[in-house]
Amino acid sequence: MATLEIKDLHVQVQTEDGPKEILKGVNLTIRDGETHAIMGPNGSGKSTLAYSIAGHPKYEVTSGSVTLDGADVLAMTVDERARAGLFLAMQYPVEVPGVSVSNFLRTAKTAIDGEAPKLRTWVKDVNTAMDRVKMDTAFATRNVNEGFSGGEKKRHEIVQLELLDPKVAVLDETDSGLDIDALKIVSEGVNRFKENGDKGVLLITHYTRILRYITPDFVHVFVDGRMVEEGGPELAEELEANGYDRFVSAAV
Ligand SMILES: Nc1ncnc2c1ncn2[C@@H]1O[C@H](COP(=O)(O)OP(=O)(O)OP(=O)(O)O)[C@@H](O)[C@H]1O
Repeated sequence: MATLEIKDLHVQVQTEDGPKEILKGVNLTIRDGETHAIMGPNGSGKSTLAYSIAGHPKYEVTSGSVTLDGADVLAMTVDERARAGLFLAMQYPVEVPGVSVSNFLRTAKTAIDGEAPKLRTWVKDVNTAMDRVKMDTAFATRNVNEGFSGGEKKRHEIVQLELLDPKVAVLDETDSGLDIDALKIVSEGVNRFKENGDKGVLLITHYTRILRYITPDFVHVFVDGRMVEEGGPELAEELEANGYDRFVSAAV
């Protein structure tokens, strides 16, 4: 069971001209089994929300709260957030030179579980997870994301999701740059994660395409640092047809 609750979250970043507020009072509750999609114009603060939940030091929370099953997420270090069950698939997964995929996954799993996974089952689990997203197992010996294509990076995120098995997954534009087959493969990975009905998913996306494979329970429109509308999957179709105009003009 997992409930992620975000209340009146305000976040700023430091710029050359001083602090700039990006999140201006975000409210969102994700209960177990729920998938929430966030859609919004470029620069509205969607990735900032994802990074703030994950604890990126660049984003300074000035007020509001984030709790996971009642525990204060904002008081936790990045590691503690991961151990508590939060997972972030980044819009731009970073390269980690000198660290192989296999070492990275094992280290992450060990850190999250508090003990090293049993070697024999672990190798099998990694191979199965890679196989499911049609990633050649040769990737296990390559350095994390180094020279990976955009789509390979996103598949690798899904491998991590499957192996680390968090309570709540925040997926920031996991669909961007995916070809048609890869989009299906990645969506199937997310749906497998959701399968038992006890996981929360926050899906940040620009396109309704992925929402045809991963059905959201709620769609939120995000404009200028806050949620301005909430609806069901039909809201995504409306956005696709009409764009953000009516929300943007209402927000200014
Ligand atoms: N260090 C910084 N200095 C100035 N502005 C910043 C800084 N970091 C973030 N921003 C601004 O914060 C805003 C929100 O950025 P964010 O990446 O969260 O938007 P987004 O909704 O995810 O956009 P996209 O859909 O294009 O990915 C942008 O206008 C961005 O330029």
